[in-house]
Amino acid sequence: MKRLIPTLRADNVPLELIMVIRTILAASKEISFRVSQGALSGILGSSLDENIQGETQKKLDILSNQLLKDILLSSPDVRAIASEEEDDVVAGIEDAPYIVAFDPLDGSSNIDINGQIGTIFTIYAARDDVPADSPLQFAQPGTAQLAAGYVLYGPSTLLVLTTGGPTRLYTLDQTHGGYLLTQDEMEIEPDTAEFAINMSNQRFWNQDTQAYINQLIAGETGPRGKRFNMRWNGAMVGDVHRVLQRGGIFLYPSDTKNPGQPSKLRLLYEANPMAMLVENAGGKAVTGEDRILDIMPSDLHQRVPVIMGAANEVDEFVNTKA
Ligand SMILES: O=P(O)(O)OC[C@H]1O[C@](O)(COP(=O)(O)O)[C@@H](O)[C@@H]1O
Ligand SMILES: [Mg+2]
Ligand SMILES: [Mg+2]
Repeated sequence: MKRLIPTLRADNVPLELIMVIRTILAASKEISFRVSQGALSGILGSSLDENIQGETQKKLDILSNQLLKDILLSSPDVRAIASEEEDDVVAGIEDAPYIVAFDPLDGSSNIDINGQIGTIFTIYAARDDVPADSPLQFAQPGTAQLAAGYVLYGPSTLLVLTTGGPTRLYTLDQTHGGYLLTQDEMEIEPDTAEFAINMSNQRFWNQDTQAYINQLIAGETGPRGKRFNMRWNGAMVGDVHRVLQRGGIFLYPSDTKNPGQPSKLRLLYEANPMAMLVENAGGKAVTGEDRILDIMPSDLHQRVPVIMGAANEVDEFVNTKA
């Protein structure tokens, strides 16, 4: 089985970029080990802290963030980082070529139930026209991502990665500690009969979203004329991974549940990397109005509606009106 680094070399990925990816993955292996040890490694439960978004941080949110932050800031190739768990951009090495954004631990509510969790990351070229610690470093649309990926800490630890070409799947071989290529190209079929959405938000969706989901639930008795299945993991990494493996559509649309926060998922370190992975596997990723990758970020922790997966199903969502 092919190893990660030779695969990236064969894909003509620049050496410094490979080094940054390796650095992120070194932290992921440590997180994977701690996750597999569960209560034995003291990672379960909440901390007493809140992040800038007002969310109580879990112990594993803080630990994962610290591991990634420390290792990335000691890399000679990283000029700045942005994280879900950091209020502001943190400067690294002046003149280094790359900037990295990450969600150190996605699916925090799954930590204590031994459910799927993951790390999401994205790498851009650093901007020379703004200081290293400026939030404007990350004012780049998702189309400018040089690499995007996630590590899923499930029954196996998996890496799903694109460097602009195909979305590839690697499995962490715990016996020697390396990621091995286990699926050369992930591909999302354009049609599907499976959707993922948090149904408890139904009454807070707009009329068009309600109309679309009602059609899916009506199955063969409704206008779609076929039966749909539903899954909800509670961790975007797990839900999008399922879509990449066996198809489907994943939705976290806007809602009025919390008037100050019309969307849940963050553009920079959740929506954009996942959108790149999904598009490079033949799927689509939109907010409902715009292609996610075309959005120019206005804030580090900006939130956007997310609808991604099977191309024809994403089109159905966009075209369904109440
Ligand atoms: O609790 P809900 O509304 O089902 O939301 C689940 C969503 O929230 C998230 O857990 C947010 O990510 P974090 O755990 O990184 O805050 C997504 O992974 C997931 O899709
Ligand atoms: Mg997240
Ligand atoms: Mg998180």
